[in-house]
Amino acid sequence: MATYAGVPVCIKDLENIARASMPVDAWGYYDSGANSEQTKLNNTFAFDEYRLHPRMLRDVSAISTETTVLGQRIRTPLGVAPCAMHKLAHSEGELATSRAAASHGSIMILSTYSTTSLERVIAQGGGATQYWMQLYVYRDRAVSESIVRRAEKAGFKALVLTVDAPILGRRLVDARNKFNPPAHLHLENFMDPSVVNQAGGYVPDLAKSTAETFGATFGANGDQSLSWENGIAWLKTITTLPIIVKGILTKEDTELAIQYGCAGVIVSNHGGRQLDGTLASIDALPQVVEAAQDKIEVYMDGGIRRGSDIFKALALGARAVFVARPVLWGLAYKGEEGARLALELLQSELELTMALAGTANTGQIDESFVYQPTNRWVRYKPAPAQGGRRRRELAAKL
Ligand SMILES: Cc1cc2nc3c(=O)[nH]c(=O)nc-3n(C[C@H](O)[C@H](O)[C@H](O)COP(=O)(O)O)c2cc1C
Ligand SMILES: CC(C)CC(=O)C(=O)O
Repeated sequence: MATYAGVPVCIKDLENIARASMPVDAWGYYDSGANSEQTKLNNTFAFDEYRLHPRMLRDVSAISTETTVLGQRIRTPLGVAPCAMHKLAHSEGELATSRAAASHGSIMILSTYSTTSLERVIAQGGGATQYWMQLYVYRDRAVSESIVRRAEKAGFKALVLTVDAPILGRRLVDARNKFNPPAHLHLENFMDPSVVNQAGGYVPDLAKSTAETFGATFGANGDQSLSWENGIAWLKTITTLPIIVKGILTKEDTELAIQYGCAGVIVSNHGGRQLDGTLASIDALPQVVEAAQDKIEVYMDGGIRRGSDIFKALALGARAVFVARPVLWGLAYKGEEGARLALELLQSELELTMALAGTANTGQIDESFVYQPTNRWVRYKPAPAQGGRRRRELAAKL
């Protein structure tokens, strides 16, 4: 652990500690965006374009961040986004994250490329929170199906299909560092005999991978011909778990997600690690919310570093948000305790923002609380936010 003169009191502090303490190439892998990193940077900066529009003299003596997701009540709209290889940050990896998420009441989305098996990760939660399983669909559908079956059996509540990565984005930092995960780590979800495809080499074996093959293996295993029909429609034939599509940035794809019976979408650009130059997630959110028309749930991730960022996302219609790098930085700082700290810092900042903005519960947060000076659309063209109406209904119940 890095020497750090002081107690980390915000996510930026955790970032600085992680940067100073992690091996350069592992830090690079976590931190990097694709190409010029425009999207990665924009994800965080774009939040600054939205200003808060607070209300005064409202009873904020009891703040509740409760909401519902997929019909289940949850303590907080802040969850953990799927990230590969938590053990690059800490030896306890996903087990530590899982304990932190469960004790915080946060949904955890587990990456298929976790360094701990899905069964071991969910076992840490003690039923305290929801786990969702992130998937890629492989050329050999049997490989994907076996992961779905295991996730169902283990008690995962939803499947999160990542659709923005038919091929791995080009991360220049990783190329410069010749990043290759350490050979002692294992992608444990692929160690179960049920997912081993002897013929196709679908088992990314980190012990055998090299800087040259790591990204290529991902591409070789994935199905670049994946479509709504052969991906989502197929998935629906093999499972009854709700399907959430991760990596949506447009109204057109939101409409397709509705048409194909998805339960929700995650507005995301993969933390700027895939296609560089896209809209920031927060900028894409309003059009997705508008297209969703309350028919499916809308979540978002990308660039959230402060509680006020969460507040803005909720105001623009997100039902819940997910963070990736902040949790990894917390893990690098102090394992489970550090991951929990990352969630707690964001949570307490969200609660503070809610109180100062005059909102006692998430049901009261709607589009009237954000103002975009450079684009008055958000404030003056009444946003179609599902957030607004749904939350007012929820507020009435809380
Ligand atoms: C190190 C790292 C690994 C990631 N691995 C995955 C993954 O395995 N599957 C996936 O769908 N998204 C993955 N993501 C993307 C995140 O789920 C998420 O979309 C994005 O990072 C959120 O932005 P943030 O890091 O600014 O919070 C990864 C992101 C990072 C930083
Ligand atoms: C192993 C990778 C496919 C994980 C990922 O999605 C990422 O690094 O962004």
